[in-house]
Amino acid sequence: MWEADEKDLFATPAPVARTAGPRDVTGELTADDLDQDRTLRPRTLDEYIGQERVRENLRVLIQAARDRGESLDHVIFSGPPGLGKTTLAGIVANEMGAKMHTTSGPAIERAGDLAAILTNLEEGDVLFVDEIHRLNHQIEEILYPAMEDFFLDIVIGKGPAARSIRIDVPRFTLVGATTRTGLLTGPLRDRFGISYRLDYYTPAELSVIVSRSASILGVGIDAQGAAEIASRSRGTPRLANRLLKRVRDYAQVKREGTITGEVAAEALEFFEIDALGLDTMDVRILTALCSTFRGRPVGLTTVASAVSEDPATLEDVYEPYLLQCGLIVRTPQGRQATLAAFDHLGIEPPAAR
Ligand SMILES: Nc1ncnc2c1ncn2[C@@H]1O[C@H](COP(=O)(O)OP(=O)(O)OP(=O)(O)O)[C@@H](O)[C@H]1O
Ligand SMILES: [Mg+2]
Repeated sequence: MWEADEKDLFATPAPVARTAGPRDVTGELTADDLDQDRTLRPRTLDEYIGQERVRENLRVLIQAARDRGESLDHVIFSGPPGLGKTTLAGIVANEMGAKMHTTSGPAIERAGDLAAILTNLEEGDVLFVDEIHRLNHQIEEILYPAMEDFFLDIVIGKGPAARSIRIDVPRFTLVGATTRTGLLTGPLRDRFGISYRLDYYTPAELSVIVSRSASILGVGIDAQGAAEIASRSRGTPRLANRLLKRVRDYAQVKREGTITGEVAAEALEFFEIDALGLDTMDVRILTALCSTFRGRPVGLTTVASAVSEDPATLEDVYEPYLLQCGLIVRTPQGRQATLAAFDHLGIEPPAAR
């Protein structure tokens, strides 16, 4: 094993390849993303591309519930940002022929907020709770009986005068989404009858998504053009759609308008999109592992503090893609950059490796 001396360890990291905006996976959604959601988001299981197992499973469960005239069991979707959790929630409601109400963990601050939401539901409605891992624990406890037995126990008043009243709520389907499965409490997780983890999409699936989006946007694209964009989309449909829009702009101004493989490659080069579609944070993580830690295995919290990110986010949001690309490995001693990572960053690996 190669040994770093102190000065290497704390040396200034090698300059990081400049990264452009469209790559960022987390961060605030842009107006463009919201527009993307409105126009490009699939509405039915048939339109939804990839995640075969989830799709086929849901198809059966939805049909069974519909045939019995019942509401669907509570569902939770987990996985990194931009893979289609919100999209699937909408599809579940649509395929059930149900009305969807949308809220999010941090938006429900008080017991009364939750009571108001639940008592306004109608039989069979879908309640979508985004970022459900951010629900506070007090609210979570009120939610349990509502999910299980469809009633709420609400305490009214304070001190000796306090009394608890029980309110029935209509049978509804809770659809939860979270990027952070690790943060979901056991009791909450157990109350979802149906649970799916979404995976990164293959380049072939992303190519289909890009072609579909292009046809909705009325943009000409050939198979090579779609494949080029797909390969730099970090396995993520949201990024694929963002890149498609940037490439469309480039093609419109600098070329004839149709996106061929050559035009796409040129455009992605122009916008300095990393060949693997890596995000700014992905590159920082790799740079820390390759440069600061010189390829040695490092614990999760150490990597996290080196890049000023929360360890759980690192583990849930960034690490899965880097692992999938073979840029890092998890060893019993910690996270370690592979030779492919050094190669990708253009950093000379330590001689002893
Ligand atoms: N399977 C798919 N087929 C086609 N387009 C998809 C698919 N999944 C997602 N998309 C597109 O990607 C965009 C992002 O998806 P979505 O908003 O559902 O992700 P998310 O998992 O909810 O992300 P976040 O964790 O940030 O909330 C959508 O606007 C949609 O157009
Ligand atoms: Mg979402």
